[in-house]
Amino acid sequence: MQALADTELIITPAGKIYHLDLHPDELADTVITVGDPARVEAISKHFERIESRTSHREFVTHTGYVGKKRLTVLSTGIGPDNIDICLNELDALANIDFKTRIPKPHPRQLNIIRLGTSGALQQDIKPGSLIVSRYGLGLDNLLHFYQYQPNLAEAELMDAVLDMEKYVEKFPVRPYACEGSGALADLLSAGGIEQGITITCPGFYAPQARSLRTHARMSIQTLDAWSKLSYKGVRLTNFEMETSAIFGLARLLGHRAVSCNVILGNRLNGDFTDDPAGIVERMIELMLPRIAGLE
Ligand SMILES: O=P(O)(O)O[C@H]1O[C@H](CO)[C@@H](O)[C@H]1O
Ligand SMILES: O=c1cc[nH]c(=O)[nH]1
Repeated sequence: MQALADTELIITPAGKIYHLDLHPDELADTVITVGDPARVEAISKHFERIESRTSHREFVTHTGYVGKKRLTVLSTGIGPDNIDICLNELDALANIDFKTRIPKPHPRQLNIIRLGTSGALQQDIKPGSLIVSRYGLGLDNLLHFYQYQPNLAEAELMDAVLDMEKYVEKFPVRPYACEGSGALADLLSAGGIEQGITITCPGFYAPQARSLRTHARMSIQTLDAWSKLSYKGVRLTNFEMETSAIFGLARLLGHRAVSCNVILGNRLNGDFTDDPAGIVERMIELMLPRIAGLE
């Protein structure tokens, strides 16, 4: 196999991957991703020992230990375009030899676990609730640039979308469906946390039906109509800005991925939490032991 060109795989003079500014040794097999760089510290403050701390642009990374479990926490910043960078660079750190610039013969499988925030798309989902995404429905365009073969569940979910669109307003762009890891979803949702379908949006305002001084094409009524979507008993639950891109790229690269989001606000009834920091902290305290217990 030919070595990857200098413009294809960009390694800094210090031997680190270009955007994340990490050396391959600084990556654990289990990676928690968050949007907000400040959330990295909110998670790593629970570590017993921190091995490395790196910060470059919006990408803050801490690697350390909870018990015997080595974990990396990485902030991706906001949006699916950043996920393109983060997932490709995490995989390069794990699976490309930086000296020869050739992919290693036996790829390492990472667990990629997003702990994020989100808006609810069902009347009964209250701020402070946790949702574990079983599927991502991407309204962004990222996966359209990759050669991606949908699996059976993804194809059937897209059929459910087409069926729903016979009766309600169509999605403004053709979505793509990506399945997360069922095993990781079951682990994180233990104790009755709902598994759902999560829409990933390419923006926070009009793509999530918000109009400040512009006019979004979609309204709250549109979101309400879409909330009828379900697949095999899993209903549309929430939206945010990273999950489907993480699921799609993780599957293409042979990694396992899951996404758990705490609900900040309910977009259908207008409820918003009065304690955003507190509910994020509660998600971290509940999820970190489950992640640290991962085989
Ligand atoms: O809180 P994080 O993880 O950033 O997640 C959500 O918050 C951001 C928007 O405010 C988007 O990144 C969205 O996905
Ligand atoms: O409504 C919300 C809340 C958090 N993050 C989002 O993307 N949307």
